[in-house]
Amino acid sequence: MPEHIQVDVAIIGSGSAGLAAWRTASQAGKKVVIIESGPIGTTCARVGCMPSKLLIAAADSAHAVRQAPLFGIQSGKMKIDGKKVMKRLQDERDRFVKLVIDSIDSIPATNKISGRARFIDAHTLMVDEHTKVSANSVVIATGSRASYPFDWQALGDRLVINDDVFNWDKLPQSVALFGPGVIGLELGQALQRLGVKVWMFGRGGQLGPFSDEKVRHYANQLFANEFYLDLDAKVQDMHRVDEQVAITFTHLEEGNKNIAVDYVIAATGRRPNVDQLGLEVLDLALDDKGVPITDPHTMQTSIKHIFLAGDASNQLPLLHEANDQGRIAGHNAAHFPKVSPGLRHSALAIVFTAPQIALVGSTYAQLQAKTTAERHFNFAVGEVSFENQGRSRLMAKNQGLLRVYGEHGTGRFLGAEMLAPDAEHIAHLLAWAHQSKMTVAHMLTLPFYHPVIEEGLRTALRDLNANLALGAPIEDHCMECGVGD
Ligand SMILES: Cc1cc2nc3c(=O)[nH]c(=O)nc-3n(C[C@H](O)[C@H](O)[C@H](O)COP(=O)(O)OP(=O)(O)OC[C@H]3O[C@@H](n4cnc5c(N)ncnc54)[C@H](O)[C@@H]3O)c2cc1C
Ligand SMILES: NC(=O)c1ccc[n+]([C@@H]2O[C@H](COP(=O)([O-])OP(=O)(O)OC[C@H]3O[C@@H](n4cnc5c(N)ncnc54)[C@H](O)[C@@H]3O)[C@@H](O)[C@H]2O)c1
Repeated sequence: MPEHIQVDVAIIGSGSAGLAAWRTASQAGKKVVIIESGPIGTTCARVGCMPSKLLIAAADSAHAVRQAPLFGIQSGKMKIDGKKVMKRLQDERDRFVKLVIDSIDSIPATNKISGRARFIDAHTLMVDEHTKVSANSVVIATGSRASYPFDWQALGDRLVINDDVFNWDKLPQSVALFGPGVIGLELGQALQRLGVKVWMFGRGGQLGPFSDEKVRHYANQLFANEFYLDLDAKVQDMHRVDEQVAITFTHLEEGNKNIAVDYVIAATGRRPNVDQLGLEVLDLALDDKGVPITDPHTMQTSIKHIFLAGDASNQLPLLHEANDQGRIAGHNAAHFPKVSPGLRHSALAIVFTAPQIALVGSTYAQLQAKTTAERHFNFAVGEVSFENQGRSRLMAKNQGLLRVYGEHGTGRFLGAEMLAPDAEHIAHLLAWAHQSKMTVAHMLTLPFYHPVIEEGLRTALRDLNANLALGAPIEDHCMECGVGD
């Protein structure tokens, strides 16, 4: 007979969203239990944000050495010690994971259950076969997992996903990476810069998170200068030969080509972990991908006492979103049936390629759709190229294109897409302006130092302001603009 426990709130998953829900619901003084089936330590720390940025940090170092002669600095022949690269990555990653594990350890044992949870009815969960949990409300925070075509499994251990890459004990010589999305670009560029030969294959023309064709086109040309990149690859055959994978594909310039690589990396997207939760026993409204339809402000599903948070919600699979959603879901689960909307931030996504990629507020595609749907809505675009931007040029980081969007009539700043040097900082300024509902004219009254990369942002905003017909157009190399813009 399974043990039977009764709680106010049951949380499924102790990742970033689940832990945020745990903190909020416990602080409300409720009896909360958190259930975890996998290794603890969160996707972000174990196999996501942190190890990927550690790999990129190593790649940045290699790139800086390669670029040094441009500044008149010669060092000896560069050697990349793959074992040491991976050792530092794993040591630092383990440190981050330990911090998370320490915080999970501080949760009393009576509030934690180890095992896989599934619904047996709307108020009852079965954990493996050992514990039955009855709960007034439930938070589903089960994260997401890599998803790729089933038949690729025939490649055996030569097929890897991000989780496996971070456990390599040395770097391979070559990889074929499928999926030039966010994960693919970060991993692929870093590996190439660390001396791994990278072939990157995409589908349907997608690249990173871009919806603005002009920025996507620019980015495609730039990345394709660094590694082989085909956004709509024609792969005829892929099979294992000993410890390698043989691939036949149509090369963009050379026609049919055969290559052999050490690994195939699948970075072809992620799917929410909601398919093995027994949701079929519930009368829950699902979208066309089988994900419970969830109010983004309350995180409430169509069954009022069941909440969803983090990657499992398939809304914006990002760490800060998992935290926000977990906090809101935990609060509402604890106070159910009193449910209130929580604070959602302006959309902000950053990809740590070089140059970095960032999206803020509404995307170009969302604004185009709104223009079609709403008769009185229209928007203008401003842009800047970083190729001649002062600070970017003096640091030899002068590559990139930033496009900013503003609403006709009101002059409000609506969003941006960019491939830009230090986009992580530009994107934060823009996200703060977006959440503060600033107009472009107001943003232009704020200070800009000299010489900084943000002067490029000012140029784009001036261009946008002029295109909104709310200000004077910028002049080429105007005196007032200075050499920074
Ligand atoms: C390579 C990579 C790089 C990334 N880089 C960034 C970045 O730079 N910045 C950023 O913002 N985001 C990044 N992300 C995204 C970010 O990591 C995720 O959005 C975030 O970790 C999601 O947190 P979560 O709590 O929803 O899921 P998780 O942390 O995955 O937690 C879900 C937990 O639920 C458990 N679980 C699942 N099913 C059950 C069940 N039935 N019963 C019990 N437990 C269950 C799982 O074992 C897991 O521990 C990256 C992701 C990847 C893969
Ligand atoms: N820096 C960050 O914030 C960061 C980093 C990594 C991941 N993430 C999060 O993780 C999420 C998932 O990232 P992702 O890269 O897995 O997904 P993604 O949707 O960004 O990219 C998947 C890519 O794979 C391509 N693809 C699909 N099937 C294919 C096939 N058979 N062959 C070739 N290409 C194929 C798609 O066209 C797309 O370009 C992101 O949306 C993001 O929220 C964030």
